[in-house]
Amino acid sequence: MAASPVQSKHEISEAGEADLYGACRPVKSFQKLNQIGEGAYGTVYRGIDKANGRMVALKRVILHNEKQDGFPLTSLREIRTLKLIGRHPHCVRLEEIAVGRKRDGVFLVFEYCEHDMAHLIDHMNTRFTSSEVKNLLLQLLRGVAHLHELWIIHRDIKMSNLLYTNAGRLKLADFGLARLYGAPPAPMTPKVVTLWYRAPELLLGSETYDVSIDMWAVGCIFGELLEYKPLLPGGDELEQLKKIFELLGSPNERIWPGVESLPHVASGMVSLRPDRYPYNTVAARLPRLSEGGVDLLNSFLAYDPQKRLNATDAQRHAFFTNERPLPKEDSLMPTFPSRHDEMEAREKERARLSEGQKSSTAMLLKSALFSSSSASRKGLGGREGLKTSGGTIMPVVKKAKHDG
Ligand SMILES: Nc1ncnc2c1ncn2[C@@H]1O[C@H](COP(=O)(O)OP(=O)(O)OP(=O)(O)O)[C@@H](O)[C@H]1O
Repeated sequence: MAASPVQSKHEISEAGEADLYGACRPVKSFQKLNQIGEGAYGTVYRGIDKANGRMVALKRVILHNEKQDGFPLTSLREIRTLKLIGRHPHCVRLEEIAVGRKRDGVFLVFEYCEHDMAHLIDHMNTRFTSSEVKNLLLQLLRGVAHLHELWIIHRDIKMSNLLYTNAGRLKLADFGLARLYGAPPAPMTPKVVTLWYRAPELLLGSETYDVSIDMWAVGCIFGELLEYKPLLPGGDELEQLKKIFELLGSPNERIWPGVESLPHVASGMVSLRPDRYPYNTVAARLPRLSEGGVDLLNSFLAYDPQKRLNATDAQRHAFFTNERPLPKEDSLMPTFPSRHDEMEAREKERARLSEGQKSSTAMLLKSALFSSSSASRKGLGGREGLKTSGGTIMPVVKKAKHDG
């Protein structure tokens, strides 16, 4: 029952609050720590569940235009998709929804993951070994296969939407663009997926696509895990297509029946330029990748969506099953110190210094932090320029020997 309008705010007891919020706990059940992410659809904080001391990630839902639109459709979609996905080791789990006193205080409470892969590969000081790359790719494929079995297309697979835990688990995150699809597929907007990971059928204006757009993005992630820089970093849609053509050769009706009827080709907006890009250059671009690896990458990057490898079959590819080194076991994957601890320490330190408490301990800590952020310039860096939000990341536990 709703609280009486004459009852003052202060008279509402903790028990009464539970009724007010329905099944959702109030957000003050969590101790908010530092901000750990900022996306188009919300700010993400690290927090502790006061009931059990567990670390969580709290994603605040942004209400851009609440009077007109009510609760944002993207967040509703995200919640619905997360509920459908349920519990899976390679998809980040929505634990609950927490609410604040104001109408805009709605938080999605997720299991906490220490890293996102984009930041990790930009700042780690030793590269993942071949067997670790195989493991990461397999973990990603398991998560993607789970989605696709549920008829869910993620539509925004990219490095920063892959989280990595200190148990060595890779998890797919950010289901704000995810959609359920049917057969035959209904028209959907082609303006999905971050440009560098966007499949050619989307770039050519197709509105009928399916889960194979996620598999293209998986191919781009595979390339990025090997090269430590984006495989196809186009600046706009036309440059993106050019980069694809340079890597794979131009598409044509023989290898991709129907390509000439796609909207942007049919309208003359895009020319397929068969004589300009005649060859597939994947093996030349990645000279250290084995034959099996080149075959797998080309299967993810098949032009024709119908010929693109799916996430279940990909896990049985010879690259994983026959070719040495075999994928590293999950339990042996490396772990890294959480940069969020360092961010929190830095925030606390800044607050302490601004209060004028310049004790000798503070000075020591400050110099330690400066030396670690300058170390990042010496690390592998590169992918996102010289971002210095964290220092070079060293593995915490390397349980197995370097295996090449
Ligand atoms: N469960 C989590 N654990 C730890 N960090 C997280 C978690 N969820 C999100 N983050 C961090 O917050 C960032 C933004 O989160 P998310 O992608 O869900 O937000 P978004 O608003 O949908 O972002 P985008 O603009 O990429 O669509 C992630 O890249 C990651 O660094």
